[in-house]
Amino acid sequence: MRHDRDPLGFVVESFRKHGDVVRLKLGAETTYLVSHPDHVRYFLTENANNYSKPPLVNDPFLGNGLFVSEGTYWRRQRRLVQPSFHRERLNGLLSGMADLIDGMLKSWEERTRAAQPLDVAEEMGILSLHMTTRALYSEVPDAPTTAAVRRMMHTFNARESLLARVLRLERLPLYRRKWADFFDTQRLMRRKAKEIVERRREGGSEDDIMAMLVAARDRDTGEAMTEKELRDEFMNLFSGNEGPGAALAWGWHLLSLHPEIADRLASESAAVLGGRAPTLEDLPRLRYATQVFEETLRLYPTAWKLVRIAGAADTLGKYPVAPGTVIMSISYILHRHPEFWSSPEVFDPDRFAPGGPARHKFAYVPFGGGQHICIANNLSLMFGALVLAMVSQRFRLRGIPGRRVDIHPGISLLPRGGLPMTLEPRR
Ligand code: HEM
Repeated sequence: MRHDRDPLGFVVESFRKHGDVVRLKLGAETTYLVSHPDHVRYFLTENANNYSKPPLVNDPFLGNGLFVSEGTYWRRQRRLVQPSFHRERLNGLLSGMADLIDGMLKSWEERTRAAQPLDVAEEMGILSLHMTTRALYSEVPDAPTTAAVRRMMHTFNARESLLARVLRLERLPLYRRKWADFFDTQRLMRRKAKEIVERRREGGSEDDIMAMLVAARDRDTGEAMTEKELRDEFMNLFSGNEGPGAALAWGWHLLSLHPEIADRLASESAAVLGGRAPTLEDLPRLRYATQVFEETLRLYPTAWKLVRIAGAADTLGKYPVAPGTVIMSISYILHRHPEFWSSPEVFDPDRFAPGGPARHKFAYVPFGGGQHICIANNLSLMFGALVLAMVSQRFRLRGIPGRRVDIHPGISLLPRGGLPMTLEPRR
């Protein structure tokens, strides 16, 4: 099954051969692969209520939170959680983020002395995990927990294979140990959610997302979230931890292929930061770093597909949609669509410069669009720019000569087998 072996290659080829709307039969399901931004706008915004996310409600790990819910429940939860991600709130997270990045850079300095390549994808994954937990509940997991969560994320990503899912390979002895570890870590994180919810409900001085969620009240009913709702939202937000790290890994890969862009980024950091840690005032001046991150998310949108299920019968453009049809839009294709991007394969952060070329809003959807747009989009953009700026002040990252970097399209789009790179201090 080509789709199973190489899901990204399969959809890219289907688009190339058949164009903007392709009808696929994947197992028993009819799936429309949709690659025209007008169609994407239609199912994400114009008739969004007819297109719901695939059912995952009450997944043992996620419970019923923002990622998986729909309808009235989702709407209420989104209203309650949204204020924790307002811009003023994010500003308060900046110095914590800068501390974490600085800690990583110090450890890199020691490790570069050993001149060993570093798995930069893993480093970014860990940093991104720590940024997320710190924003969520003001803590950074210890080393064994960090390692367990990273193993869990790797297992999660490997599971995306349709065949593995259909055969439920996790039941086989060979896989059992890996999956036992996976479920242990899920339970560990759910215990953490319980502990944090209980502590925040008792009160305290923490000023994190969980403290805000405990204090949030529904504007219509005045009700607070129940303990279960709080635990579920904790798990849903926690599960977003990989996104920024995966994008940053691709950023370093692209920069290693384009030293002139890496140098321009380093010059901006030197001019704006001059070797010190960033402050809030610096953020708008790290414009090029933001552009590099945005352009990276164009070429490698880590959340690479948007999937919806049609409720009632409908038409999408001129195509009839039966109830239950799966609508799948691949951001990787949209972001490289030759009708909507000039030289789409070229890494060019100036596309995102102020006053840069106009574009179709739904030809660029790294954070999705419409009502379900990523709640952490601004937080991720801020973090991405800070990491790029702070790291490039201190290091140049180089790929390993002759080593190919392939894409692993799991839950996130990741460099297959990690991303070993060497670090060279910048003088
Ligand atoms: C570069 C980093 C990230 C990318 C590219 C990304 C991408 C996305 C995308 C594409 C969606 C929409 C999915 C859909 O419509 O089917 C989404 C939703 C979501 N993301 Fe992110 N995300 C990132 C970081 C994060 C982080 C760090 C968190 C948590 C702190 C997070 C939490 C969420 C949640 C809760 C939703 C569901 C929103 C809703 O349906 O109301 N994301 N994300």
